Amino acid sequence: MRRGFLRMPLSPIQPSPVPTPEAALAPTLVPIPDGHIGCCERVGLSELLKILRNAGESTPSPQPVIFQVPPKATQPNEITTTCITIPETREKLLSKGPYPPINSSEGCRIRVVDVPGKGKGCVSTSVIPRGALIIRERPLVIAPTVMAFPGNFDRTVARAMPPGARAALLSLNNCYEDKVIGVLRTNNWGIGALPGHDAPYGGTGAIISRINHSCAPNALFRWNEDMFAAEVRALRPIARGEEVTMCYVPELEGYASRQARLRDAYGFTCTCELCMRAPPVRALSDHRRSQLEGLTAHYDELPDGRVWAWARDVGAPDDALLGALEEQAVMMERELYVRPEGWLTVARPLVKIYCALGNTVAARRWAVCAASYTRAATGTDGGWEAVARVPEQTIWWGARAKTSGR
Ligand SMILES: C[S@@+](CC[C@H](N)C(=O)[O-])C[C@H]1O[C@@H](n2cnc3c(N)ncnc32)[C@H](O)[C@@H]1O
Repeated sequence: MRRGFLRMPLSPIQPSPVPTPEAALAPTLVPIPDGHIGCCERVGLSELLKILRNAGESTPSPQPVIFQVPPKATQPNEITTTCITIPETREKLLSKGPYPPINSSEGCRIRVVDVPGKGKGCVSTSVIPRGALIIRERPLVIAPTVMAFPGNFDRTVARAMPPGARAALLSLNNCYEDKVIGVLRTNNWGIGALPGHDAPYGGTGAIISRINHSCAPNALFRWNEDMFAAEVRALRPIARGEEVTMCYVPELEGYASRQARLRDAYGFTCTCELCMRAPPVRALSDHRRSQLEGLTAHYDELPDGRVWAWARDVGAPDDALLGALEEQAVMMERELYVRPEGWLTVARPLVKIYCALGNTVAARRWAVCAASYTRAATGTDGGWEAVARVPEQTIWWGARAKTSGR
């Protein structure tokens, strides 16, 4: 089995010295992060680019405007993004810059290859730890996924694009009839709303859009608004030469529903590890996934009040809260589940519980887990690495021992 952080070695974070009584007298408390990771938008591909060609189908949208961000390339071969938005957003995006030039080959850890049965795809060029950046790329195009566009839109966009970017865009896979719109529908990743336009947008990139689907993916897409760039980060350790995949559909849905979405929107049948399980195992998997759907909803997490109540309750067994959480972790492992928000609903309370029990090794292991998933989703560790270095300096440390007088 490739996965399994429960058994994985501890990260290279250096162990802290055993706290001395002096340190205990003047502790600097390390906060346990509780902020949510927000940006983890489910991949936009499946709900994508419902570009309404017939204006007036719903509330009329403002006339689209087409422009480049940044307005001019400052470096050779620099990609500028052809943006299709509304006028208000154009003003906001252009006044927010200048954005740094993005060189997608800088730090890039994948290359595009032919993958049997899938067209092109991306394989890793090195070992990639969970949370690490795999590629940062400025999109060729960003466009709203729901907007009324005029009938000649394909030609208008193609003409507005710099020739190199247009050629790169038109070389991408296309499961639809329209030239440009078809490519966008096949290759877009959800980037969320843009300033001034509260509508879902999608971005298409020359390399990122070559990443194939898996229902048990190893990478996650995120939009870096400050850099005006798309990023892909590892959701689990990726071996050199392994195919990098992202999930195009809501991955906790059952097998039949995932396959139907992929067939309808992208015209292929998924043969990932999860989908190739024998039918009875798949049925069990569907059942587990629907349970996980409920358990991993955002913030549906063991409340601090319950953890404190347990910590203070001399009569409660030490492992009273551990069983359900560790069971959930095992279920997520079995299901090859890698959504950061789901793992954080388990990791966060486990760090607190193990801190309360004074178990440095386990508290660190879960804090490292939380750090890497937070990095995968947001680009930073969110404060978890500090917890992993010195769990003894969190407010939860030893809470249980203090209660029972041990
Ligand atoms: C975003 S593109 C991915 C890159 C594409 N393979 C290419 O050659 O450019 C999406 C298309 O890739 C193919 N694809 C993606 N994931 C696949 C998979 N797991 N199995 C088979 N085909 C897949 C499908 O044709 C799909 O419409």
